[in-house]
Amino acid sequence: MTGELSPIDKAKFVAAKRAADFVEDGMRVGLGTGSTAAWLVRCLGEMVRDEGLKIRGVPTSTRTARLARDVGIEVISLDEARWLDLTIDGADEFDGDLNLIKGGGGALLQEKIVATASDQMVVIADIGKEVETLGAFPLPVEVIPFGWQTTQALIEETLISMDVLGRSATLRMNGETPFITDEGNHILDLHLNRIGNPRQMALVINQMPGVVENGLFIDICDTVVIGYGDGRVELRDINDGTVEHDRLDFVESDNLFTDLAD
Ligand SMILES: O=C(CO)[C@H](O)[C@H](O)COP(=O)(O)O
Repeated sequence: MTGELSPIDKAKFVAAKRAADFVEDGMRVGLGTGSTAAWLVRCLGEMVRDEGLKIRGVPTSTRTARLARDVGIEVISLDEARWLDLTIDGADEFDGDLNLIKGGGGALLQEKIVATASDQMVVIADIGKEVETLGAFPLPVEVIPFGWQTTQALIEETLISMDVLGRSATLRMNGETPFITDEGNHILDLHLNRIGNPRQMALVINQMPGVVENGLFIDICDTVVIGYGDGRVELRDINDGTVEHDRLDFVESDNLFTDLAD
């Protein structure tokens, strides 16, 4: 089964597998959304099953909640947890300051609430997600459905006044109909190419009526665990500036690969 995985999937897997080491008995853990976070949930499920790890997970989407329950993780709501020890999640882009673009999977609102309510946020990503400047990945913005076209026009006008490179905001679709988030909202994807000042951009966007939240995560992520297709892993911590290198063995994880293929 291992041979059928692409190098990117292997990179995502090793990042997730290494990040699972951050999870300790008794922790309340925020569980991210997306394909990399799904690997993490599977790894944690294996640790619950085989090692008796006791954790309570707060999922950031209905998809993740379903997977977490399927693999045997106890799921609680954020209001039950109130505060989390750790959140582990994927990202669409990260820069040298560990600022992020998230929301490619449409779960940015819950992801930001959960990460912000955590003592520590660990991002797991394949090396392809690292960028010098954020913005090549379209920036997701969650907007309420009421008057979304007016909100879109307001965002576009503001981007023009800010003189940013790309200026179009497109409604995310799910086939023929607009994509609907877990909170019943829409997503506008902002095609910016380059976000010179992500902190300012995040503040400006969130001030607009109709906008619920944007996918820029500024000063939220503490550590990034970067996976490579050959099993190498690099850990960077923004707080103490440490960089650590590791390598993971694919063979020991054959069960997980088999599970995913099933
Ligand atoms: O922000 C997210 C979902 O809203 C994901 O973490 C992000 O899109 C990365 O996804 P993947 O791990 O599948 O590449």
